[in-house]
Amino acid sequence: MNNIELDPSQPSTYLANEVQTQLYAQAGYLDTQEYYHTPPTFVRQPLNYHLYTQLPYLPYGSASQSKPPSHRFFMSDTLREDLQRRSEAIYSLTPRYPSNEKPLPEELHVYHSLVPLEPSGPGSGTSSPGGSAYLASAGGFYPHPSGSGGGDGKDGRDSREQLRRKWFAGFSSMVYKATNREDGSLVVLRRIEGFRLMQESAFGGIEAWRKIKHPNIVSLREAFTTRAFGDHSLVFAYDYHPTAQTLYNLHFASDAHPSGASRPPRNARYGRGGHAQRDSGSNGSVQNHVEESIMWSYVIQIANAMKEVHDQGLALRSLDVTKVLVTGKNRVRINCCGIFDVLSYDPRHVNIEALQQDDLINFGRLVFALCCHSVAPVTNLTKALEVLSRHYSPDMKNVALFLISKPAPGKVIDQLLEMFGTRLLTEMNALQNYADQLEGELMSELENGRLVRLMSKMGFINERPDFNHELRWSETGDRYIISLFRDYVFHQVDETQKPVVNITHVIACLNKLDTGSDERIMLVSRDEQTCLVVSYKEIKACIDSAFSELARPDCQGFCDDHSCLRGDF
Ligand SMILES: Nc1ncnc2c1ncn2[C@@H]1O[C@H](COP(=O)(O)OP(=O)(O)OP(=O)(O)O)[C@@H](O)[C@H]1O
Repeated sequence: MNNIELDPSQPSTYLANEVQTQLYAQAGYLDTQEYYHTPPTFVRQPLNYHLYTQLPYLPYGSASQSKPPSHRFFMSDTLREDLQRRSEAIYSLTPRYPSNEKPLPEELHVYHSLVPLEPSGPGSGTSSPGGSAYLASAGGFYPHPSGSGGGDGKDGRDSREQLRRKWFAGFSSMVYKATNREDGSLVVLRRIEGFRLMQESAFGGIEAWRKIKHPNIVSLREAFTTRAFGDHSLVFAYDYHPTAQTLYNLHFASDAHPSGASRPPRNARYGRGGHAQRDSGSNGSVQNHVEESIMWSYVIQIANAMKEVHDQGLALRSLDVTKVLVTGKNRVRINCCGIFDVLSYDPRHVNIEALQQDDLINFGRLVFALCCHSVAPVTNLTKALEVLSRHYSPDMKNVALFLISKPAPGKVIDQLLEMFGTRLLTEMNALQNYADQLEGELMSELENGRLVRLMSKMGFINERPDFNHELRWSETGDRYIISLFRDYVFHQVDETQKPVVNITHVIACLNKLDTGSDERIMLVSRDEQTCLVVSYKEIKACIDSAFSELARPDCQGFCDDHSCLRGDF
């Protein structure tokens, strides 16, 4: 090393690279002639000598590797956008809707920071009394008593108000996001306004619902009464699923839900296509319908949830396009479970078999609604089946017919599961493919947490104004090497003095640092008066020693679990 002379007229990086190249050339790694012909700003080494993921070599520009190598360290843009939207929803404290409500209580039971998830005020909630609009009929299926509608896709939006009326036995409801003060978790609080609980025993069923943990059911956490809103309200706390939308919002609302919630674009975001297709019906009108593969996914997931609930001796009682939430890739979760058990509590007249039969019929209505793109109740079965058959297979038609058929002793959820046959395998394949896809995305981010820790350590050390009464602590001793290394990683310039902004270089350097590679690099000071040749292993030791000097006295909250004291920060 000593025989290499420094030329002060050359930029430091160039010198560093020149020296480094000579070192590599001496070690037989490089063809120096070729190197001098087109000098790169630094030499990349393959990362195959450490324990972390070795990515397959794919030449940049080939069909299978159309992104620059650094992109392989990050998840895809679509997934990132989706997760960022969720993160934004989690942290947002600003209501998305103008509210004409009185100020919300600052604290409610163990919850605080209430944010409405839907607009408030007349006409926006479930205010009109009227109870359930769906009544039993003596016929072969359950028509709607109003006699209107035929599932032909024309009157879906008009019927939205009718649909609202039946909800929560005529009581208005409001939905808020809130934070649990005890564990910081987010919940959705559904407030049933103006409901006076007459018997405490009405809460008896809540415990059974709390025990149900199912991937297709929004978990109920607790229920309580409150006067914090200035009335008698009943509140149900559920798990919060950021950016969740109802099936209604997703498939029926045009640009906005009647309640004001906006809808994301319908086009394909994931492998199996979007949520709905648009095409021209035979009469030339534009119709929306959910893709058959997505319909099967919905049907199978809802049936799965219903099986769990019925097996526990409960009934959903709330199955409807406005009470099924969709998150991520066609994942559905049944919402509002347990509410009717409290609202319509009557221990003398509870007939769980009848309620479970109602669940199946409500399921049938939901299938017709989605397939025919109409929330209008099915009053003309022939017409509805005709619309359904236009877009869906006979199997889907059979499922819809089975569900909407009148109650019978053999009509149980297990029978529906048998009808699915190999469709279950298709759903399983889709789930496993999606899991593979997500694992692949996760792999690309695997190293990033580790590198952030490393950069945090360097950030704690570099440029620290003073420490332990030492005014130039960060520029002296071992810390000087760390600051030179920081320049080597982040502040290199090329031979024309242009900044080298190459994240692949940063990642390669940090990986070598993290593993303590024996590879040696030349560090040159900014005034080019000092030149040090050190190995990554030595730099790593400097960082560890400087960081433990900072962290050990009392930890000072650099880490949550004192892992910095254990040296694994
Ligand atoms: N558990 C939850 N997690 C996240 N968001 C939720 C949750 N429950 C409801 N939401 C959001 O709150 C909004 C309002 O929910 P709600 O069940 O009242 O739907 P709605 O379509 O407005 O029905 P309704 O006509 O009965 O008011 C939904 O559109 C959904 O975006």
